[in-house]
Amino acid sequence: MSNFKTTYLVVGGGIAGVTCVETLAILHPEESVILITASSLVKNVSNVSFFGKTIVKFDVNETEATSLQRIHPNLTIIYDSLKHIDTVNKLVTTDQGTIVQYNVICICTGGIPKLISNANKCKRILGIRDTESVQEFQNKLKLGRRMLIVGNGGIASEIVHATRGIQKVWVIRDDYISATFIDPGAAEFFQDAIKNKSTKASPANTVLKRHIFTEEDTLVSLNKDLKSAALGPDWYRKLENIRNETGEQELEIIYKVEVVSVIEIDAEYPLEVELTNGRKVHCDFVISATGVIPAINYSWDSKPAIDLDGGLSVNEFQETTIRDVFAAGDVAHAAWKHAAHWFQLRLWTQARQMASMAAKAMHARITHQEVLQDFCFELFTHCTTLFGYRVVLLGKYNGQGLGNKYEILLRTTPQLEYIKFVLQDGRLQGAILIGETDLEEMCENLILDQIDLSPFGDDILNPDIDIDDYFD
Ligand SMILES: Cc1cc2nc3c(=O)[nH]c(=O)nc-3n(C[C@H](O)[C@H](O)[C@H](O)COP(=O)(O)OP(=O)(O)OC[C@H]3O[C@@H](n4cnc5c(N)ncnc54)[C@H](O)[C@@H]3O)c2cc1C
Ligand SMILES: NC(=O)C1=CN([C@@H]2O[C@H](COP(=O)(O)OP(=O)(O)OC[C@H]3O[C@@H](n4cnc5c(N)ncnc54)[C@H](OP(=O)(O)O)[C@@H]3O)[C@@H](O)[C@H]2O)C=CC1
Repeated sequence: MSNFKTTYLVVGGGIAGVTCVETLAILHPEESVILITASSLVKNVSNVSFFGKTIVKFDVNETEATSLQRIHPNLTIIYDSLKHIDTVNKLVTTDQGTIVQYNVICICTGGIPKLISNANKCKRILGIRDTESVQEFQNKLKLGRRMLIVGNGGIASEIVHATRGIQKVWVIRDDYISATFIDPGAAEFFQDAIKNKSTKASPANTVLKRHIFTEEDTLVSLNKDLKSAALGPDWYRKLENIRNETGEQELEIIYKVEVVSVIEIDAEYPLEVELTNGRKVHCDFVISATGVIPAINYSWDSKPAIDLDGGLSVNEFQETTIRDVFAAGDVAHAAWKHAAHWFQLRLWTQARQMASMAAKAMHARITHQEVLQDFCFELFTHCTTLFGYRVVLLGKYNGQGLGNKYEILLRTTPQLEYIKFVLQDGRLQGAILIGETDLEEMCENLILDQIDLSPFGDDILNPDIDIDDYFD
């Protein structure tokens, strides 16, 4: 058993933990930092590109934890797991009995996959979180003939897009795909693109539409108005079976259902999955891509407030309800009053932003300075790739929290771009930008500055007008 004493203690070697250490290296290199990480490999960020003040895209890599010692001269790394936190005496104990005394601590223990129920009874139900789980998935893919994918968020969408040579049954409880990130119109855009990979898009196909929400409207009925999008009550049926021409892969999407049970059977396919519509699907294995649970796998002398989502509630400075205990990344629940265009989604970007904020606040506590919340929490931004397209999500991109009183302006060119503006009182509240639209910086400014766009009418998305000129 060994004892350590440190000013700053960071737990977890994911993006949040590493960002916290990196930020402390800049702010307070002369002070001691200890990082407790269970793995010798940690996550870091490279190729950071800014598309605006708050819109950032970067790659995430794995690197040796020891490489962090090059950037922080006073960093000690303990390869172990946090077991207990004594917040009164400011001590933590690890699995192997090491005791660390700290002045301030940042907990960055991330999350674990939230699997469908009964998953613990069956080895053929997998969650995807880390390198090991991906390897297990790869092994299953090599031999599998049919898999069932449950969930409609980032992981399910990526798996459906990326896997080849295996039959896929995608079970979702919504009536359109990828609902965590997009709306029904964008879902149709992606499905058209999947179906018509070989057909070239022509600008003549561009459709521009404005829809004004009324109290009676819903998102699905909105799409009845769209010519190119052609969304109606039955819009998805024609896409329920998508086959590629070589027949090596088959995708079936089953909408508006959940899994009732998964049983192992002695038959050609070893799993029988029963769905809420009564259908039984036979497959080799199930991927449960059904979200994340914050990882709080240690005990406390007195527990801080924990939100209903299982995360440690933190204020705008990332401090939990216990003084000097901070938290960032997937383990944290953003419990402060959010800015009008920001909300929490468990993403790399937010893990990085929260951890950087935590480091600033911890440094301010130690040096008795004031700290302000970082500007990045003014606007939700997410840059990602879905079905091979660049996707930028800004602000209230799906009208989140806007009730029914908002308008949607859409411009879509099949297989090329899908642009959706969410407007309230003539002001931009959010946007979905799919494809190489080059509009992200302008949209960021329009949301942050809340410029009245009503004088521009639908021209704001007219492809023949360079809208950037309006705002020069
Ligand atoms: C398959 C997949 C794809 C994703 N793709 C994207 C994407 O394209 N874009 C995006 O923005 N986000 C993506 N995400 C989400 C993103 O990965 C997370 O939001 C982010 O990594 C969270 O970082 P974190 O540091 O909070 O947690 P983690 O990365 O989970 O790191 C937590 C660390 O803490 C360690 N730990 C846990 N308990 C203890 C303990 N008791 N003691 C010591 N160490 C402990 C863990 O071992 C781990 O190393 C993806 C997630 C998954 C699973
Ligand atoms: N490109 C990107 O940005 C990516 C981001 N990620 C991130 O990684 C994390 C994990 O991804 P993922 O697992 O896809 O999580 P997400 O939170 O993105 O999506 C979970 C999905 O599963 C659904 N779901 C939850 N419980 C059930 C259930 N019992 N039965 C059926 N469906 C269910 C949810 O539906 P409902 O919404 O109705 O609850 C939702 O559609 C997330 O934080 C995600 O943001 C992952 C991959 C790519």
